Amino acid sequence: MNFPAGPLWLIGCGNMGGAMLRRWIAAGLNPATVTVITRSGQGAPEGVRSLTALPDEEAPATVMLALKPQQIDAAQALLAPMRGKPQLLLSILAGVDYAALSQRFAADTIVRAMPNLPVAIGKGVTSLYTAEASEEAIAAAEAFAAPLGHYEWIADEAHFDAVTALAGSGPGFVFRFADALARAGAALGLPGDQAARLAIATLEGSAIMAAEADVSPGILADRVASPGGSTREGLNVLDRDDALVALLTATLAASERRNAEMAAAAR
Ligand SMILES: NC(=O)C1=CN([C@@H]2O[C@H](COP(=O)(O)OP(=O)(O)OC[C@H]3O[C@@H](n4cnc5c(N)ncnc54)[C@H](O)[C@@H]3O)[C@@H](O)[C@H]2O)C=CC1
Ligand SMILES: O=C(O)[C@@H]1CCC=N1
Repeated sequence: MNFPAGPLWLIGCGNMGGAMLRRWIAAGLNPATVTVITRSGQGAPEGVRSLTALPDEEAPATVMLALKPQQIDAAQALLAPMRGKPQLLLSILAGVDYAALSQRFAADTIVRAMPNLPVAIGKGVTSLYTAEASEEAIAAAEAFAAPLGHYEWIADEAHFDAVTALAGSGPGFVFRFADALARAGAALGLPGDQAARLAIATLEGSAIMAAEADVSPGILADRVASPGGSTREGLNVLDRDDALVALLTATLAASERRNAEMAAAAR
């Protein structure tokens, strides 16, 4: 899939915008077609034009908002003098909803995108939402999403905050789990560095296996647990009163709530 023709402007280029842009360039996007506009003038990959103010030029084909949701007013002020409007405006701002975006920004099509950090290695998850878009705009959004890894359209925007909690924030929770697994191993007496290596390699193999399996992770877990064996004893701890499910439900609910708060603040 080719990238859409025409320039791409990124407003903000920190952890997430930078990860996406680096992946796009690795996948063949010509850096000479990209302009990054940040407050600091820092963080743009090599070969990309880096500015701290809007250039006095016609609107590009694509604009991506990649600054913090709390900086939406600054983004609006920055883009207000833009001549014309982009064909596609992508926003990765957590929480900020389609209505708030369309009130603030002019574009032929606006698409909310919620990536996650593994987009940096082409193994990310990107959820997409738009209220109305031509086939051409959908294809353009998908052309940006495809090199980042798995992507899917979310039919109902009401689910977007939950999707953001599960997949957008998800790597943060998984990294924390990896760390906890390693610390638990160390608590049993393993050297810390060895426990960390074993934990990450175990997560890597298990995630790849789950992704390729034709059965659910629940069934795979049962396959690890020999009857009367040691895995079952461990699973009994996680399963008692649905402890792990309850913990993750509370985790996602807290994230989802924060997304809703950020959405309200941006309205
Ligand atoms: N970090 C993550 O894993 C994910 C982040 N997001 C979303 O991505 C967005 C950015 O998050 P991060 O990259 O983590 O933040 P960050 O703090 O690393 O990057 C923010 C960027 O915005 C720039 N910026 C700040 N004020 C500006 C202004 N007035 N004009 C132009 N540029 C300005 C900064 O220079 C920086 O390049 C947020 O809206 C967040 O919700 C979405 C999914 C995952
Ligand atoms: O923490 C945040 O607000 C963003 C949303 C998804 C991941 N990071």
